[in-house]
Amino acid sequence: MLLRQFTRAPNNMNLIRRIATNAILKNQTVTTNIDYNQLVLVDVNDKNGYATVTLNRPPVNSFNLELMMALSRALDQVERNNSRGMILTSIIPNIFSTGFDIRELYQADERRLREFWSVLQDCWFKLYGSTYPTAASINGHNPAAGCFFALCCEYRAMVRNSKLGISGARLGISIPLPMIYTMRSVISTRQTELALTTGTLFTSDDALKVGLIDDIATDRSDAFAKCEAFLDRFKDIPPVSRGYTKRSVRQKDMEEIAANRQRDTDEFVRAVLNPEAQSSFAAFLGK
Ligand SMILES: CCCCC/C=C\C/C=C\C/C=C/C(=O)SCCNC(=O)CCNC(=O)[C@H](O)C(C)(C)COP(=O)(O)OP(=O)(O)OC[C@H]1O[C@@H](n2cnc3c(N)ncnc32)[C@H](O)[C@@H]1OP(=O)(O)O
Repeated sequence: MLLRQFTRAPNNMNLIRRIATNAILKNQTVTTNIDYNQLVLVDVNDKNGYATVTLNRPPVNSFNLELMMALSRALDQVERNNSRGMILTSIIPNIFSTGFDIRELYQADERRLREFWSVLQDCWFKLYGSTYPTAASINGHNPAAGCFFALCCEYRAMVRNSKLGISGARLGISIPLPMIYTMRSVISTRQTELALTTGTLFTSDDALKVGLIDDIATDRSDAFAKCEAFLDRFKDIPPVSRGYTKRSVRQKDMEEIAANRQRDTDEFVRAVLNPEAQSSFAAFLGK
């Protein structure tokens, strides 16, 4: 079934990307012409009830507003379907995601930037606060925002020779609260502080050592199988009480972010529009 979904990978991706890119160049919001179902694929395995949520924005799954919105909708779908568990992964062979699409940040329109961050916060609430079991099958490099979404999950398997981490510090960027809380929920406060203030990108071995990932996989299908095996651990656990306990463990972080949404958004916008950050984006894009 999963295979079917992969072979159904969109032929109209180029068109979607062209519409999005043209509109971004013209500084317009392009949310109406996008086929969100193609940017993030949701497939449910009838046998075990697990949903696979696959990021599908070649060439590198960088997050623009449309991909973020598609992820948000996909998470709604998983919730609505009462899935027994969810595996987050990517369609690209050696890349999970390269984080935010720098074209979304360079010379950004403030209104669109605020919407972008607001949808990211929505995704965080939906994923971090989900009651169903979650796992990330990290099939390749995963710097920055993709790492953040993987850390929202309860389990991570990553293929060898990939890198993972949040490297904002290297670009002179202070890391937003949702990212700090999420990393701190996986590794110690001490290790979170070290990782984020040094902007470390961890090799798979180092990520395993520090606890950012739970297993190293030989390839993408091994990573996926390991995620399924993790979700299987909850097969005989009553889902409602399990979900309630998970929510209780994460409740305090969620309340704090909910109380500070506006401030968090203002800080993000300030960080992105900062001239130093804009110079880094320009350099990245060869402007
Ligand atoms: C940056 C701070 C934002 C400020 C926000 C404030 C607070 C938030 C703080 C932190 C949260 C997270 C922030 C982010 O997510 S920022 C994005 C950071 N990401 C990166 O720095 C990754 C950059 N990419 C890579 O290192 C490599 O692409 C890779 C992952 C190692 C893969 O290498 P590979 O050789 O396989 O591919 P290419 O590098 O050739 O890439 C192919 C193609 O894609 C373009 N591209 C890659 N990444 C991005 C991107 N993030 N945005 C836009 N475009 C991207 C790349 O330029 C190539 O394009 P080309 O036209 O040359 O084919």
